Amino acid sequence: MNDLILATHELQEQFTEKSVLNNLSFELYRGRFLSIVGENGVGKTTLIRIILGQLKPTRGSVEFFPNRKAVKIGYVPQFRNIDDEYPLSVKNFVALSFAHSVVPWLQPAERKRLDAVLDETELTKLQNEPLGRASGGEKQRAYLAQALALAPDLLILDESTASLDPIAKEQLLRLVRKLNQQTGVTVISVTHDIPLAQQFSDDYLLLQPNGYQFGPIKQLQVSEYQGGEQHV
Ligand SMILES: Nc1ncnc2c1ncn2[C@@H]1O[C@H](COP(=O)(O)OP(=O)(O)OP(=O)(O)O)[C@@H](O)[C@H]1O
Repeated sequence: MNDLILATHELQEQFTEKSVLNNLSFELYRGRFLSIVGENGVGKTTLIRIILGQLKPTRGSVEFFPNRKAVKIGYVPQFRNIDDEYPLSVKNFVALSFAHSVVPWLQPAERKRLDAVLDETELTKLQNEPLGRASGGEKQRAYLAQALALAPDLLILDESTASLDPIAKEQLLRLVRKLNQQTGVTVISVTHDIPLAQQFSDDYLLLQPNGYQFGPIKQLQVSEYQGGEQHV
């Protein structure tokens, strides 16, 4: 697969106190798994907000191929614990992505897609359990299933493994990589976890205070990464 899904052209975001992104230009091909890394405050979330259309860049642009409307985006947020008493089952939580939202009212095609996505995210056995009682890794898989329910072309993980235990982190990224390879969904993953990025990505984008680097993940020099605090 050799076609582009998006390209950024000389992006710059000027906040009152500081400017980030440093005329950022990179191209992302369909089916690739891109990890965005860099120390705290370097502009990773700002870039994601620009890609999502929530923030207008001060300079430059993001181009989608063939156009923005044709690229469906799924978003997996950073893990936040869900209360033990949260009333929805895993299945009903995932089904919130559909217009009809509660399982008995799903259209047959939605019901079929729900079953498929529960299977893809290894939640079939847990589907009738209350989400509040699930483990951190299972809850995060439910967010992943929600993001996948509408069959996105581009899946964005925004520090989605932060706060999970090391085994759940690896399981989640392994699963995302498997889906990326099986279905061809393009992935952008913002992470502070360099070893996991190296294990599962094709490309990297390292944002730095005064520049950036973009390339195949095997070219990422760990010494150039200043590190960043894990969000806990
Ligand atoms: N709306 C805003 N107004 C002013 N400054 C902002 C705004 N949004 C972000 N910033 C600043 O811009 C810089 C980049 O923020 P951003 O959240 O993109 O960094 P990040 O790389 O995602 O950091 P982290 O790894 O800590 O999540 C930070 O210094 C932040 O304080």
